[in-house]
Amino acid sequence: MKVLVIGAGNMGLTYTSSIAKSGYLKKEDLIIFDKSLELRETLKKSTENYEVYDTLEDCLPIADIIFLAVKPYHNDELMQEMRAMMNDQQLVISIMAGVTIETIQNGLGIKKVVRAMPNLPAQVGKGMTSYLAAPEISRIELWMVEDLLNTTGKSVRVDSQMFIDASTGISGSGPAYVFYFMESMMEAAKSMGFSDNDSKVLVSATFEGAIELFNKNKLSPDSWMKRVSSKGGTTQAALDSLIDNNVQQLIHDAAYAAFNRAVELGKESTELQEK
Ligand SMILES: NC(=O)C1=CN([C@@H]2O[C@H](COP(=O)(O)OP(=O)(O)OC[C@H]3O[C@@H](n4cnc5c(N)ncnc54)[C@H](O)[C@@H]3O)[C@@H](O)[C@H]2O)C=CC1
Ligand SMILES: O=C(O)[C@@H]1CCC=N1
Repeated sequence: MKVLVIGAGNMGLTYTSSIAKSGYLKKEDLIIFDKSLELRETLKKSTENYEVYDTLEDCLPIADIIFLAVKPYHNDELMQEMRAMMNDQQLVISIMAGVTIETIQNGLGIKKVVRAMPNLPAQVGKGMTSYLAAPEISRIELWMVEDLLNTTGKSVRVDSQMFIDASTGISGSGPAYVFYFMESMMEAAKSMGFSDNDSKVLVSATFEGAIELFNKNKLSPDSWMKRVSSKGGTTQAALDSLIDNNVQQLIHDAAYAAFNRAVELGKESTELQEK
């Protein structure tokens, strides 16, 4: 079985590297295509020794499973290039935000499409991926897809594309919200007089410790908050400030903004195809 990754950026390379490390495929069965000549040359020289192809014509017809890892706005042009070379046994896994299974099926003239939404921690094997497969995909094919997705971390199968868009707003874009929170805490630490490095260590260790506690048992975040807080103490002062400023609602709105944007991206790509 040959797996082709189209688009060797952040996510495409993450999959390539995770699949390579997993030993799931023979080296020559994991192949890459990116339209950037510069990137292809860099990849060819890298110590990873990836199988990089210069043209779609050379790699697409020999691929059994194809990852689409380009930006949603590059998808239409890419699918037009791919369409004539596709056969109906090929299985496509798209990780593009918003772009629907139907858009890909229509664009490529095939039925076997999986839509997945991973996230960036996949780079360190701690990814969270939601996915949905078209009904034309067999159980055995689904197992292979799950194996490939799980090389980057955990996955959850959802039963409608709405949940792929929704998980884009939670886990797909979510790492950026966490980084935003970290940056805000680091800024506060620096304004209190800590050095850049100390600010980083204070914040990073706090996140790491809190996550480890949270994963330790079934206690809710609220229960953990209560364990940190003393009545009339410092944590309560901070939590009161967060509550007064409605930060929970702001985070809720941010997640919905990403969810809604995913839905919009899907509509934009369908409209582009219909033109
Ligand atoms: N970055 C993230 O955290 C996440 C990204 N995604 C999705 O993954 C997809 C890729 O995102 P990134 O890896 O961040 O983008 P990126 O910009 O790092 O990589 C995209 C790559 O696609 C290549 N490309 C563009 N058009 C092409 C074509 N016609 N043929 C071959 N290669 C082409 C570009 O040269 C580039 O190397 C997006 O659709 C995004 O929605 C999904 C979950 C998380
Ligand atoms: O920002 C984006 O559109 C992509 C999808 C999820 C994370 N990054």
